[in-house]
Amino acid sequence: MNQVRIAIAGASGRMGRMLIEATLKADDAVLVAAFERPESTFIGKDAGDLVGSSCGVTITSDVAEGLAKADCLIDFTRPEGTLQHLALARAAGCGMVIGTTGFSAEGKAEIAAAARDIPVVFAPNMAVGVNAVFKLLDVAARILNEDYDVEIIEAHHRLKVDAPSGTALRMGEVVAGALGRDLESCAIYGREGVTGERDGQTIGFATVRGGDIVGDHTVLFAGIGERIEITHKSGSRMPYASGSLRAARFLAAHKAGLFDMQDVLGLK
Ligand SMILES: NC(=O)C1=CN([C@@H]2O[C@H](COP(=O)(O)OP(=O)(O)OC[C@H]3O[C@@H](n4cnc5c(N)ncnc54)[C@H](OP(=O)(O)O)[C@@H]3O)[C@@H](O)[C@H]2O)C=CC1
Ligand SMILES: O=C(O)C1=N[C@H](C(=O)O)C[C@H](O)C1
Repeated sequence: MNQVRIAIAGASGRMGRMLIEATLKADDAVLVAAFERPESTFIGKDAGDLVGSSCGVTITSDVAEGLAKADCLIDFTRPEGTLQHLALARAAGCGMVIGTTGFSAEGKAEIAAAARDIPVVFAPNMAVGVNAVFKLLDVAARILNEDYDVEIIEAHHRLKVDAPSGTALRMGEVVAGALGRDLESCAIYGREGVTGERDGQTIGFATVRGGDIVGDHTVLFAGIGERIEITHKSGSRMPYASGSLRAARFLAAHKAGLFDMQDVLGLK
């Protein structure tokens, strides 16, 4: 069996550790490199020690050298880090799975440009369940159409730095697309003061941050006399890591191109 050679950026982060654990457990993937910033206290440590089982891969900040050994870089860091890694992956001809959220339009354009040369899976949520929900939302929005007000509510842990979550924004894009609207012009990000009555064409977002909530998302379709709520709740980060490995295996069959988890799961 050909094992996919995996490099992981942000190795000591919440997702980095989960990805190390998932990779070390997988039969068809092998961890070949793990990256942190030069100033990180984890540089020089064994990546496996982060999850309680040494594996002989030393955490380094030399991304270019590490990528020379890898088929795929899995990156869950911050937009600025991901874009630096993307340039190095492009130079090395290494595929990339990008889970980082919070990109500007320019950042997304850089990812699309790099994907002309290398294969990239870029998705705000790698969990199979969430990707099933994206499909359910498309169906629900088409059936309910214009008669229901759409509100998207998300909750995450206190350490999350971007809002709304990438997943909530994608949910908004799916619903807006199904209703023939443009999310950029119909989104309302929070309300305060005398807001006036609700405009039926808008899609509202509400963000909750607290404690160790892994990630909850609800899309509420509020009509007259009834409400439909479609909810996904994450109890662990492992589904994000397993989905990322699935994406890495998918990329092994592609030379270049920009994909998301709907492509990986065959849902398009
Ligand atoms: N698509 C999906 O399925 C999911 C996406 N995410 C997204 O993944 C990202 C990471 O989440 P999470 O693991 O919780 O975050 P953490 O803060 O726990 O980890 C981030 C890691 O990236 C490193 N890092 C931060 N900035 C840079 C940089 N500029 N260059 C290189 N490395 C950097 C951090 O190092 P240091 O400690 O030195 O700062 C840390 O190791 C977020 O954008 C989050 O929204 C999260 C879960 C699922
Ligand atoms: O930061 C997180 O934790 C998560 N981020 C992603 C997002 O912004 O949608 C995915 C998941 O919700 C966890």
